[in-house]
Amino acid sequence: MNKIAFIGAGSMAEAIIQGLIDGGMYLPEQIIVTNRSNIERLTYLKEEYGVNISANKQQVVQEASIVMLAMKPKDVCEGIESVREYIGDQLVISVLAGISIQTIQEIFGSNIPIIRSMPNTSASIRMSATAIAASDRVTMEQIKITKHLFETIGLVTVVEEDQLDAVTALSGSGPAYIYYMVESLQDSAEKLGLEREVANNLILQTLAGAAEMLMQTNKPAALLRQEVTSPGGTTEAGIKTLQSYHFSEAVIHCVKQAAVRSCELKEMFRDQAMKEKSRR
Ligand SMILES: NC(=O)C1=CN([C@@H]2O[C@H](COP(=O)(O)OP(=O)(O)OC[C@H]3O[C@@H](n4cnc5c(N)ncnc54)[C@H](O)[C@@H]3O)[C@@H](O)[C@H]2O)C=CC1
Ligand SMILES: O=C(O)[C@@H]1CCC=N1
Repeated sequence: MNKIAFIGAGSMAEAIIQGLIDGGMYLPEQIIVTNRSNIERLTYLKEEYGVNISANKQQVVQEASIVMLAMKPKDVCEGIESVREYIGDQLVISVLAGISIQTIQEIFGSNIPIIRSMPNTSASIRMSATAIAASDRVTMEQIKITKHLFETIGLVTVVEEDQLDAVTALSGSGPAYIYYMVESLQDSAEKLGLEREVANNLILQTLAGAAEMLMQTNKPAALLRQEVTSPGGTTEAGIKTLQSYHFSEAVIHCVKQAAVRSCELKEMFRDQAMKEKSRR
């Protein structure tokens, strides 16, 4: 039976698992999950989604045709080291932010086919925006399989690896920026005396409506904004205030700093991987 293994059982692994099962790409029994040592977390995933769980890395990896690396970047050396010897012809897909294909290959100690991906947590409702980049050993068939996997949980686009820092900053971290904006809207609604539930319904429908307008009308964001903004009206007063607080610059700096951090992680862990390699 075609199986997928998850090395790492956190928020991102859970979101992908949920999306893959709901999308019918895998049955729960085709999914096997392991983590470092948190049995409680594995048990939760088993009870919630019916997936297989195991602390036995050999079993987890050898049963699978795809191995998904889903640990934190800081745990990448230890995580790969624990499965390295069991990897044969499985396709390895990484979701790790800032860890290059070359670094992953250095840790594996061989030029195995790797696909680096950057999904986001909306994978859980099959609405991820995912970008993937492949190493030169990856076959067209493996790219096709990976695209199909990520298409099951949302939209997927193939990019050059050097674009993944920007992608990570934009759409990998992106949901958090939107949630932060929603938190601020909730705070403002409370300050204006709106009931929490009433405000939440209005905020969420406004958010969903604005996203649908962008997607369905194909109008530029600036034009849609203009259509809301009556001269001398309320929106203009609000937007002018955002501008006085340098909203646009804040967002641009935010995404830039996230991309810088992705580059920093890449350099930090490349050095760690080289040390690991020379230690062997
Ligand atoms: N959370 C998000 O929105 C996104 C996260 N990512 C990437 O996904 C990866 C995981 O992120 P989260 O799920 O948020 O982290 P998390 O902290 O929720 O989960 C990490 C998991 O890795 C496991 N782990 C740690 N060391 C391990 C080892 N040696 N062997 C096996 N498993 C090990 C932990 O037990 C835990 O289950 C990160 O590399 C992150 O960059 C990518 C896109 C979005
Ligand atoms: O914050 C992080 O590093 C991860 C990568 C993208 C979203 N979460």
